[in-house]
Amino acid sequence: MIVEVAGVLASSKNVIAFTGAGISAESGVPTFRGKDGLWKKYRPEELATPEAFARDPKLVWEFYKWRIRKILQAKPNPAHYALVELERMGILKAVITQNVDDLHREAGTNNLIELHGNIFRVKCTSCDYGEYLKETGRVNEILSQELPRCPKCNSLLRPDVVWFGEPLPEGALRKAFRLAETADAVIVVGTSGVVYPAAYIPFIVKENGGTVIEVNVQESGITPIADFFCRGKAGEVLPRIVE
Ligand SMILES: CC(C)NC(=O)[C@H](Cc1c[nH]c2ccccc12)NC(=O)[C@H](CCCC/N=C(/NCCC(=O)O)S[C@H]1O[C@H](COP(=O)(O)OP(=O)(O)OC[C@H]2O[C@@H](n3cnc4c(N)ncnc43)[C@H](O)[C@@H]2O)[C@@H](O)[C@H]1O)NC(=O)OCc1ccccc1
Ligand SMILES: [Zn+2]
Repeated sequence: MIVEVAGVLASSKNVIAFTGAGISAESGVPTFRGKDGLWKKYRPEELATPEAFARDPKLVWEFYKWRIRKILQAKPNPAHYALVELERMGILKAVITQNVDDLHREAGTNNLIELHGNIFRVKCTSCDYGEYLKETGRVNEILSQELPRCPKCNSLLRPDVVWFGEPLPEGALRKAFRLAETADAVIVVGTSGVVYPAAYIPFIVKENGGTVIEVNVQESGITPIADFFCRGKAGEVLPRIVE
């Protein structure tokens, strides 16, 4: 299987990757649906909504600060670096991710499309203010505030991520769909493939005659259309595909 997949990639000119929480599991970042996905009995879907934030912004901020602290302890793993290597080799054209953990960027991926935002970015709930906390060096300042406020208009700041019921960033979604329409292969890594419209990506590649390669420790919503299903941990399987 691994040799065949490596062969497909070597003979492909236009490969993309589509990743989910599973690629960061070996970095110690909790997945959503895994047994470690729960936070204080809440399922992420319950807190990652505009309604939850309107109802109890303190609770939702506590949830995101908990994840930010977890992610700050995490380092990219060999799966993230294998995708960087494939991009360096000129085989991988882009990484399309559902993850907000910034680990693809940390690993060195250049062409990264974040469909669901980034947990290290915040934006104002009323004016157009927004910042990337790693750039402004205010991660700890935000972590120390119970309810972070906008430096421009003092309204509430919120994590710049896409909540359930909210539209994805139009530019990112259009770019991702266009890449999927022209890709001759997609490497699907560590996603349950149940959150839309992101989960359409592998199906668009398939509909346009591309090859679907999946890496997951178990079957997912994508497996039925996978031409190659590599069962295993991303941090162990991807480096073997690249070497
Ligand atoms: C739950 C689902 C049914 N609901 C949706 O999809 C909804 C509703 C919906 C829309 N269209 C539909 C069509 C059909 C059905 C439902 C819908 N979608 C939305 O609400 C979207 C927004 C969806 C985005 C929500 N935000 C996230 N994240 C950011 C926030 C945050 O992070 O806090 S989604 C979030 O959950 C998802 C989690 O999935 P995965 O990443 O796959 O993680 P999971 O834990 O599920 O699975 C991990 C996998 O890894 C594997 N694994 C584990 N360890 C390893 C390992 N070591 N190696 C390899 N694999 C591994 C496991 O086996 C497993 O398979 C990710 O997308 C993640 O980003 N918005 C919208 O539709 O807006 C409309 C609209 C349009 C115009 C105008 C107004 C409104
Ligand atoms: Zn503001």
